[in-house]
Amino acid sequence: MSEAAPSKKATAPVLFGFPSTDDLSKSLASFVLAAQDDALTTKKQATFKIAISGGSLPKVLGKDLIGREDVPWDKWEVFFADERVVPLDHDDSNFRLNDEHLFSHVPIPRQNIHVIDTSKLDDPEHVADEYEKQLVAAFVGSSSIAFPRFDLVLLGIGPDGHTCSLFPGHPLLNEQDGWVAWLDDSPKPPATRITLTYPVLNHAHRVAFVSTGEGKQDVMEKVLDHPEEGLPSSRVKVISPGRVYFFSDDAALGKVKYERTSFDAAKL
Ligand SMILES: O=C1O[C@H](COP(=O)(O)O)[C@@H](O)[C@H](O)[C@H]1O
Repeated sequence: MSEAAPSKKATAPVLFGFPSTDDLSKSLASFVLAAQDDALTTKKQATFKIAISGGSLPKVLGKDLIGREDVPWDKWEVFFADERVVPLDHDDSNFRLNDEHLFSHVPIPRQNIHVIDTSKLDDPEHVADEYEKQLVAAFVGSSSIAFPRFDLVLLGIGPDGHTCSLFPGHPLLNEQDGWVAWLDDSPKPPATRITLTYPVLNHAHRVAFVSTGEGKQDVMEKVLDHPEEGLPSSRVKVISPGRVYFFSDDAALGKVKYERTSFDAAKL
């Protein structure tokens, strides 16, 4: 995975389709490790900075990463693409989901997991500010740009087209300046959430959406074949040479006409 200097253009997304979720998980693990190698070996960064989502993603992600002995887990630095403002041990917590499916199985140092501290349940603005401070501390010195550049952001796609906690028609879709935003009117419970903003997503080196199952057929068709509808997931346009990738199974792609690319880890 090599890159030239950033320009303001976005390149067309790459769609990888897989016969099953198991196949998808294997290739997703290879993709994540290629991004990790790019950061640590090619760019010689001290850490691999990855932001991850909740929902259905952690299970698919953890499946083929857990148990790998060739991963320098101590060099992973993990952030959250979004979080629900609930206690971290709550069933709805994105931290909890990732802990269950990944963190508790691999030796990522605890201080390298940038948990969004949700203890001030009634003050999402404070929660968002504190998370933004964590991002500033982690990214200062790594670049002179106005936004952090994650090596990889892993996102889900809700049936309504939302991604992170960016929902259709919500004013946060227009946020241009902040790194982290909060909302207390999410149409999907829980109502109070913290999310990365579009400019942060769009400055990443790469963003990969993961979407599986028949229940996602309609939304995948809209997102990939009708981006002009402007669903939140279609609005992620990573600045070139960064790129957007979609990892989906055949079940989710049942109605999609967008051209698929065959997955080849060696060519990433
Ligand atoms: O609420 C959320 O939903 C999205 C999509 O979840 P999925 O279960 O349909 O994959 C998820 O990516 C996000 O992190 C979460 O907060």
